[in-house]
Amino acid sequence: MSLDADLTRAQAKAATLIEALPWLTRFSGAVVVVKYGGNAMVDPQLQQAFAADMVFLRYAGLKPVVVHGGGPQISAMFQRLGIVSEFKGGLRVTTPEAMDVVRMVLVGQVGRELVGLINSHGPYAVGLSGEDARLFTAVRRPAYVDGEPVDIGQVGDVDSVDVSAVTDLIDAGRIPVISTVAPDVDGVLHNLNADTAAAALAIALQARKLVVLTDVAGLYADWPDTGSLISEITDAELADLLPGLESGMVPKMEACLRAVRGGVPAAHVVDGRVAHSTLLEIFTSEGFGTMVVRAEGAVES
Ligand SMILES: Nc1ncnc2c1ncn2[C@@H]1O[C@H](COP(=O)(O)OP(=O)(O)O)[C@@H](O)[C@H]1O
Ligand SMILES: CC(=O)N[C@@H](CCC(=O)OP(=O)(O)O)C(=O)O
Repeated sequence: MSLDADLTRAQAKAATLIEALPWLTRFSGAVVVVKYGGNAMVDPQLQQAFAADMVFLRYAGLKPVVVHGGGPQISAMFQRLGIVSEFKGGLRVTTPEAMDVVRMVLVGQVGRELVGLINSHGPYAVGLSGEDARLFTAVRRPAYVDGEPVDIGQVGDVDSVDVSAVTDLIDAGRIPVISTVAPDVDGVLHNLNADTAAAALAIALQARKLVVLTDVAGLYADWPDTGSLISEITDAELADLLPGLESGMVPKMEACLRAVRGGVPAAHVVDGRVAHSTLLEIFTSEGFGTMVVRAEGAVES
């Protein structure tokens, strides 16, 4: 390679680093809640990239808090055990027998693996479930199919959040990794959709951002028309679009709406199939994926 070409490459690298400067300044000390899910959670290279991103955020002076999903892993375990699993309104119907499996997979498998990946960089990640130190208290969540209420069993919404265990870890320089099962006030364990739980936690922590990884480039106005990707949407526009959305996008976009209406300045849906998508969203001027903001406009995106 010529000297000129080497210099051009070096300058491009320096430009990428310096582009991050205003965002490093703006987000220094900010809590960012990241929902880890989709392909980023099953592809080994993407898993490694995600873990490195969380450690990078920590060293860049941000305070990352990870809430992980695990729907595909739960379904795979159900299949191995010969349990039939069904979704209604984007939520898993959760019998008491299914609840045991959900807890085993989320807390005992998916959470542990992510903690291990992050800790290959140093002693940063500590796993918690919604049961620990009363992090989440659940309340049974109603579900609707075609406007009719349906029974989906031990599926919970977040009734209250006690952030103290999470803030203790953040203050100690750790990266909390949270599995979304939680008891109700009577101690009955519930299965929380991870997007829903991430939004509730982002609000309770007064996070500066909620970043939700998924398997598409973002929210499409007219799914699956790939020309209809939305780069920015207000809460009011999203509320209008919600009734027309399908399957897993419903709890995801409801979560983003709830987060921004609950005081989180911006919620982002980013493509978890792209390595380092969280860093691209936070540290580049263009952003990445779909950003949800309040109608009156949030500047700190
Ligand atoms: N309007 C839409 N925009 C983007 N994706 C949509 C839309 N409607 C339905 N989808 C589907 O929803 C999926 C995301 O939901 P889900 O698979 O439950 O998410 P995850 O596993 O990432 O939590 C996308 O991969 C896509 O197939
Ligand atoms: C009630 C409900 O549906 N809970 C989810 C919990 C995991 C989750 O949300 O995982 P993803 O983010 O990977 O979809 C489930 O049982 O699949």
